[in-house]
Amino acid sequence: MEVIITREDQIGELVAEEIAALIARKPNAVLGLATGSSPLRIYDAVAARVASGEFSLAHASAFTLDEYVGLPDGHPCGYRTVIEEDFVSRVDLPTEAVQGPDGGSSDLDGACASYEEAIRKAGGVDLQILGIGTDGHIAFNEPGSSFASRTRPKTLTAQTRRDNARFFDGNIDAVPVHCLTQGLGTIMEARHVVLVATGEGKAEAVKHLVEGAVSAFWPGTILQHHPHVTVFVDDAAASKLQLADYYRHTYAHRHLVTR
Ligand SMILES: N[C@@H]1[C@@H](O)[C@H](O)[C@@H](COP(=O)(O)O)O[C@@H]1O
Repeated sequence: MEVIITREDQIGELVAEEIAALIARKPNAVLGLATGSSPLRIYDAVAARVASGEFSLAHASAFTLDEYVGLPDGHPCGYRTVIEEDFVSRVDLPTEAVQGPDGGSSDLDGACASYEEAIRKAGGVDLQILGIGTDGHIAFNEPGSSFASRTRPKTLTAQTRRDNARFFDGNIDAVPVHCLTQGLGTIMEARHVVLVATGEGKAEAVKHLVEGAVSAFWPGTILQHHPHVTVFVDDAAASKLQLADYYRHTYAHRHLVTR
């Protein structure tokens, strides 16, 4: 796991560079997209580079991580709508090349199985963007999620519903109780995982993610077992890391080492 502590406004550019390098060697790359506020600067930076002609996502495809269950089609908080507005509509990635789990299906288990199959058929995810919840969840894999889990229906914790109420005009009762989410086992198959966390509210989750014991209680800790993870954090999110100075030093001398 590589930990990069940098200014929040740098993170978007650094991840956009990773994406540009991926597209240069594989124009039909498969991206894993995350919703939430953490990836927004990445999407801004990628949109600017695509607009300037630096690279194109016309041959790429993408899978989203998760979706609420029970929101009507086109609901502004539905992750399909959010990802379309925050990212897809701003780049040349064709809308039909972006898939998400179908939280409106009458057969939720079947929808999850087809989603797994679609990811498999696409050859798996090349670069997965992730945020992290204050309780350490990744996608919607809440504390206690099995490390072997695949895409499935889950129940959201009260804390996640409270955190996400800000997208529902502050009304926690409007936040669905259930969701569909890629499992931890699914996410672990992405070839490169890029996790972004900023702000003091994420410091505890980041401490567990990077330096804590691997535990289903802090689901993101499974990433310690992944061979290629890059964690981008700002000073506030890094404030509880015991080896923060070491990560800064390593990053400053990155050009001298091979991973
Ligand atoms: N399902 C999403 C996660 O994918 C996201 O990482 C998390 C953090 O969101 P934010 O980046 O807005 O803090 O929120 C939601 O629960």
